[in-house]
Amino acid sequence: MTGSFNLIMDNNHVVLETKNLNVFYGNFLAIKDVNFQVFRNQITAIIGPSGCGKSTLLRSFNRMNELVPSARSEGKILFNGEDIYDPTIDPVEVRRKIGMVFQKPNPFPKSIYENIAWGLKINGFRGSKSEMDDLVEQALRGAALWDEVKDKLDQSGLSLSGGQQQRLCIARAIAIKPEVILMDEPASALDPIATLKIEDLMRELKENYTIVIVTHNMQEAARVSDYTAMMMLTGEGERSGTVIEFDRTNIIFTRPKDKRTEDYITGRFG
Ligand SMILES: Nc1ncnc2c1ncn2[C@@H]1O[C@H](COP(=O)(O)OP(=O)(O)OP(=O)(O)O)[C@@H](O)[C@H]1O
Repeated sequence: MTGSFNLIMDNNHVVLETKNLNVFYGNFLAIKDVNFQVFRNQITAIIGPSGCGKSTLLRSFNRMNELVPSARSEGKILFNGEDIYDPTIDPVEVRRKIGMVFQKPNPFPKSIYENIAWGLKINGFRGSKSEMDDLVEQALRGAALWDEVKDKLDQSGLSLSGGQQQRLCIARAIAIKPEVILMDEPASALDPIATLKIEDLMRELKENYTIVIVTHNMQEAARVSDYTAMMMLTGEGERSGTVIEFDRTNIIFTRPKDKRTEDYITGRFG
């Protein structure tokens, strides 16, 4: 069964919603008939075994997938009720409102300051140097990095530790004030302490942003997310993935409805 979830949801505002979403790479149907929702100011985790399409789904939310030449999608993705694949919608604008943080921290080979300022400039910032200084500080504070870097803003972003680099990438993402931040395994390259810092930061960020995170780490999904979408291949011998269950995280982790979800989170499955 593929999923359509009539969640009687908590009066939360739906920010993103997929309707019968299929994504292909060439002729290969990577994700099939995905229906689920992302709620405002909540953290939604996407979990599931390797290759079931978690990153494909995540990258669909801000049209990053179409940068892959063979990728094509069917169905709808609504962002605040508007179809992001409508021909009148500018993908650059979608990516401004729905930012992304990747698995491996990828600061630009520029100063810490410029890592933030650059995104603001290409997004049309025309203010003074002191206004820019304020925005850079705000973004670094927002990513819980300011105190660690305020005395070395002109040093290269690449001189920071892995965890700091990832927070710099989060600062870069929030500087342009997106509504949603997509995170593809943001802590998987980090040690446990840096991971906990990123998780604390996510809890702070959800006051102002909506977060969707792909993670392989069940404990992380359980600790940090409010909702969880469980993805799986659709069946025996099938290579297409779909969301098989979507619910509040505490329900997914304590009383999932689908046996496959239970098997996966208890480690009985891949
Ligand atoms: N650029 C691409 N071209 C062709 N096939 C792709 C491409 N990217 C992903 N796929 C295929 O689509 C399917 C889903 O991949 P995806 O990376 O979305 O899964 P995932 O659940 O995020 O995996 P993992 O947990 O291993 O990162 C896989 O079968 C993968 O081989």
